[in-house]
Amino acid sequence: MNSETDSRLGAFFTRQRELLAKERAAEVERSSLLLTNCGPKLLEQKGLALLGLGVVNVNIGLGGKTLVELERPSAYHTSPLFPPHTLRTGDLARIEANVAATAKKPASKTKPTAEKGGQAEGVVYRVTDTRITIAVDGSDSASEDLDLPERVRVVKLANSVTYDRMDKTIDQLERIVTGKSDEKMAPEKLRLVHVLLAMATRSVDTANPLPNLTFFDDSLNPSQKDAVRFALQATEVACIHGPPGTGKTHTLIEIIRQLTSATPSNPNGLRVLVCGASNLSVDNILERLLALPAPEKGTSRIKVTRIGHPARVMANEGILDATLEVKAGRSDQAILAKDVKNELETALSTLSGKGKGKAPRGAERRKMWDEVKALRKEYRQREGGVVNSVLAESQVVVATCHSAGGRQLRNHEFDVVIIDEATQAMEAVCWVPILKGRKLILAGDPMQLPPTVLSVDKKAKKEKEKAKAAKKSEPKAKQKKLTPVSAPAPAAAASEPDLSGSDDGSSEDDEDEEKPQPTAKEARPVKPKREHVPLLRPPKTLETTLFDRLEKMYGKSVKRMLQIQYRMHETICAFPSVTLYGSKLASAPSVEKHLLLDLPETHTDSADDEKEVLGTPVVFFDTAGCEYFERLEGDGDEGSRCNENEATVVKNWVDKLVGAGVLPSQIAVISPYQAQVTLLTSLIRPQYGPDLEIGTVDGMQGREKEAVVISLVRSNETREVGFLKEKRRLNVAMTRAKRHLCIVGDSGTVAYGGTYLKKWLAWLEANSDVRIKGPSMDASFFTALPLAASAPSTQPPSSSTTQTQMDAFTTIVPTKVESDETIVIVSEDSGSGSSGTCVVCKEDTTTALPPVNEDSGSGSSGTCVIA
Ligand SMILES: Nc1ncnc2c1ncn2[C@@H]1O[C@H](COP(=O)(O)OP(=O)(O)OP(=O)(O)O)[C@@H](O)[C@H]1O
Repeated sequence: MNSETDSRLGAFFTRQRELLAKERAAEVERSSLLLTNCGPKLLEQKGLALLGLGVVNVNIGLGGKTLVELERPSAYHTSPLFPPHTLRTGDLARIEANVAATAKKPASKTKPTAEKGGQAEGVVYRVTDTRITIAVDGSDSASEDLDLPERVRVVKLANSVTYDRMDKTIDQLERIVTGKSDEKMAPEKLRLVHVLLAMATRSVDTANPLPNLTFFDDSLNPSQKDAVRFALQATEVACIHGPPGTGKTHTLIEIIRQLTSATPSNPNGLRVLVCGASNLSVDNILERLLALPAPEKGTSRIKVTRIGHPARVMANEGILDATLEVKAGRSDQAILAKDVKNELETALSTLSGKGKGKAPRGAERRKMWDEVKALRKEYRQREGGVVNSVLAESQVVVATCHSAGGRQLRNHEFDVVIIDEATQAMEAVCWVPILKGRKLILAGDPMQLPPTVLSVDKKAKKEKEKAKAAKKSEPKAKQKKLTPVSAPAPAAAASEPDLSGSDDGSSEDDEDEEKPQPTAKEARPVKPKREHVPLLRPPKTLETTLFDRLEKMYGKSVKRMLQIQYRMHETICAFPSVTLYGSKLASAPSVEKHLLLDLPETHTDSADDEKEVLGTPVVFFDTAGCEYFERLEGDGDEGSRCNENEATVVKNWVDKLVGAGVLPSQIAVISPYQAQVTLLTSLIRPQYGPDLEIGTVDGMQGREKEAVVISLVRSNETREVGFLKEKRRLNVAMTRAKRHLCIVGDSGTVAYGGTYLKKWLAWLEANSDVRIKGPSMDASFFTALPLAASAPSTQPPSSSTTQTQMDAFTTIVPTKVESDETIVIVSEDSGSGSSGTCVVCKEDTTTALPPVNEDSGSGSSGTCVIA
């Protein structure tokens, strides 16, 4: 290793550690702030606690863990259903007495001790709508004595276990690359590490394009087949870029089938570790693997084992049979351990007061705990052998990146590691499984949300924004001077791959959207092609994923993009395709024209409804001028925002959709703001129940629905849009809908939120059915009136997203009309009232306006206040 490589590696590891430490501190701070400052009721409202629970069962799980099952007893609750909460499998949680605490009661920061009793810490093991199971590690003496009171609550805690594992992995990685590791690594494993850290270049593997590859699933489209070939022939690493609905999972399943099938040189096929950022992502793959058709004679089903507990057992009971726990329980050797397990469970039930008779106290209790300890040790020993033999037989092991670092996989190695949703996982956690493999396949979409990072350096961000603004305002000549035409590029930059022609845009947010293209004169002279040397750069934030880093390091050659999407109507797909996927995202013929009216359940009473409700792929309810102002929930800038009036519009549209036969289960309502989600839930859930999903944009990533209604929330006089402007969040929001996308928002605020939002609104104005409303109108409806048409121009809107449209958007409000004046917008179209041109006439605010008749067939009119 030369000294430059040394120092780059050093800087990389130091930065990773710094960022992880900051993130850990931010998570602990947030969690202890909440726990200290919020009463239990508020914690429950924030989704961080479940109150008034009772223990229904105590069992023994894998690793001798005590599984405490909790429910809402009917004595305290009218419904057994939990309220909305954020407790998920793998989260750290505390079970504590459900005493009526005062709001500011400080929470204990230290671990509960056996002496304290009444509480225990553990990991959320399983959650359903009515039951939560916490796995308490019996080896942790602090959580050992389950002397729980009758009424308890579960509180989510800061998860330090994840950070411990990431820190350890970074340490291990550093030892490996600096030759200080005791572990003897196979050369291919070491090579993979070197390639990922730019200590060696990727092997050129395009020489063998696998022309004769026979696909298990021949219905794969050409870009999927290309990605499969690409991943199979890569020697060290391959990235698969899957924009929304493009069959990323479909493609990964084919890759897994190819990898695990027998070849003359490998009669057992390869061993694959399939990981994902979340339990949901890995369960999705597991479910698809289990659903594969029975293989042909002479071949057997892929042997798959899931480590950890699936997040969605309800959807597919078969998933449970694939878990290590169930498999280990069924094996012959497991029978030996079963007696010990039964004995353990009986003792624990007695101790927790769930068994026969009263729970023992004092010396008797201590004696019984000693017995439990001994039994647990014996159980673990017997079980260890069973687990190893189940895993050794498995061709595919499925786990989250984090759980791949657990005790069960300690001595297991794999030929290939696949990480799905790699663009949602921090780089450090990806290294947990990577260190177990010889080859890596990453799948994800850098244009969707990155991993959630709490510790975003606000100061640095502000400085960056300032610098950008200053740069923008600099005279052009000065900017040119900084990058002289004839100056030789610095060595590092010269060796970087050219990403300017990237097929998918930049993964940076927003402001760098519209980079001016250099003119022919300004363009740099063509450089002679040099051999590309990848450089390792320390990440700026934890949002920089391994996928992003590899793309920057190796350019387009490290990835293949899937190009046909099977989800969205072509109108819904158009904007993201053009702006984020280099216009390469095409719609499959099966979905390009599909609309709600094609669903068998839908029906309408009138032709107008058919067109306006079921026959429109994109609707935009523009509340500009309505003074539907947002409200800040909580303290200071950190609070979440909601918008009551906007929520009413959303509810009205949902009513309209359901009235037209769309099933609640086919609809999702999403908003970037948690406070709005809570508000919408209180408004919509009582009528439609949990089938109609209401959630944050972040929570909907990876999901799809026939109809999606987005509430943008932001509406204020200062035109602030906050994190709404992040284009990856917007991309996720606008790509969840299959047949119908409805946006409710205030263009008067939102259109000023950065380039990407501006473009989107201009696009909506030109391509969607825009509905606007005036204060004198019935709040349940907006007039169907294209906003573009409200401009004095009589030109029909064009379909491309251009500056002209943005200009048209800004002329929607005629500049001569003064603030607070009322105008009447009258559609001159004699048809449905939704597609004609219109005139704008200034009117006296005191003049009474005739009621609006939407079904008059003579067009529609309404009033609006100019903000
Ligand atoms: N080649 C294909 N032919 C027909 N349908 C396909 C094909 N590939 C994928 N699909 C369909 O497209 C839909 C999306 O596929 P899949 O869930 O694999 O996509 P994804 O990229 O993993 O989705 P997400 O955007 O949620 O990550 C599924 O209904 C799948 O059946």
